[in-house]
Amino acid sequence: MTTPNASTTVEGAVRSAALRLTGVTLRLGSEAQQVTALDRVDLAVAPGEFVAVTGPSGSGKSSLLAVAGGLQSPTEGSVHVAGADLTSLKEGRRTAHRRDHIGYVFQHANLLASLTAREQLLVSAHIAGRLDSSARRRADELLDAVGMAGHADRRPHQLSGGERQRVGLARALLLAPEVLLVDEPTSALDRARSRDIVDLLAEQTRTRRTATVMVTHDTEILDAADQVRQLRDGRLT
Ligand SMILES: Nc1ncnc2c1ncn2[C@@H]1O[C@H](COP(=O)(O)OP(=O)(O)OP(=O)(O)O)[C@@H](O)[C@H]1O
Repeated sequence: MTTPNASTTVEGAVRSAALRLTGVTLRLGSEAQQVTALDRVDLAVAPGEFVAVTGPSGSGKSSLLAVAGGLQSPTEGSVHVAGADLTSLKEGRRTAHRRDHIGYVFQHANLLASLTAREQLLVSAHIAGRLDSSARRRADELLDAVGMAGHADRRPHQLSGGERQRVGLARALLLAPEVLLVDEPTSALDRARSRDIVDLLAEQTRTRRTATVMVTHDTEILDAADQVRQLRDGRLT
């Protein structure tokens, strides 16, 4: 008989999670018109694990990313990222922890219009105070990993939607985040490009051991994830 080690038990999986939400409730709005955007949500994501969260409009997907990313404090519950409880950190430390451990990929890539693909990455390293020769080397490696090495000197208007998403993903990975939060990455893309970006996300999650959470309406890309969770009226099942 084999004895399960810590990482194969539920308890071990929770302990080793890079991102862990426990009993997270988020209430929004005024007292008279309160909305429960998240209702006692539990979620644990291990390094190298790709979780997709789907749900109808208004079910709480953006709220989940905002709370997981420390952009919004929950009304109740805790959010652990890379070993620290974001809910117990003061504003300044929370901002630093977020910057050092969490990467974001936005719905429309949010690239700066005047910068080249390479500069989009370098400016992030600069803002984090980490622009040195190794960051420059890593930027080039990442652009290569997402298939954009040949387009490193192009500006956003010279790139397709899918190419912009690739640059957004490379930028999010530059600071080697433990946790990667991805908001509707395929909403502006056609079928082939959607498949392309989600496969790339899955591959990068595994090779770089990030704990990735992607929220999406797009049911055709869910097969790329290790876990698919449903949000309905703020409840995660
Ligand atoms: N600032 C706010 N004040 C009050 N209610 C809010 C606020 N922001 C969001 N809500 C409500 O909280 C619930 C969850 O919203 P959320 O934006 O997280 O949903 P979503 O699943 O991301 O929706 P969509 O897919 O349309 O972007 C909704 O009922 C929404 O109306």
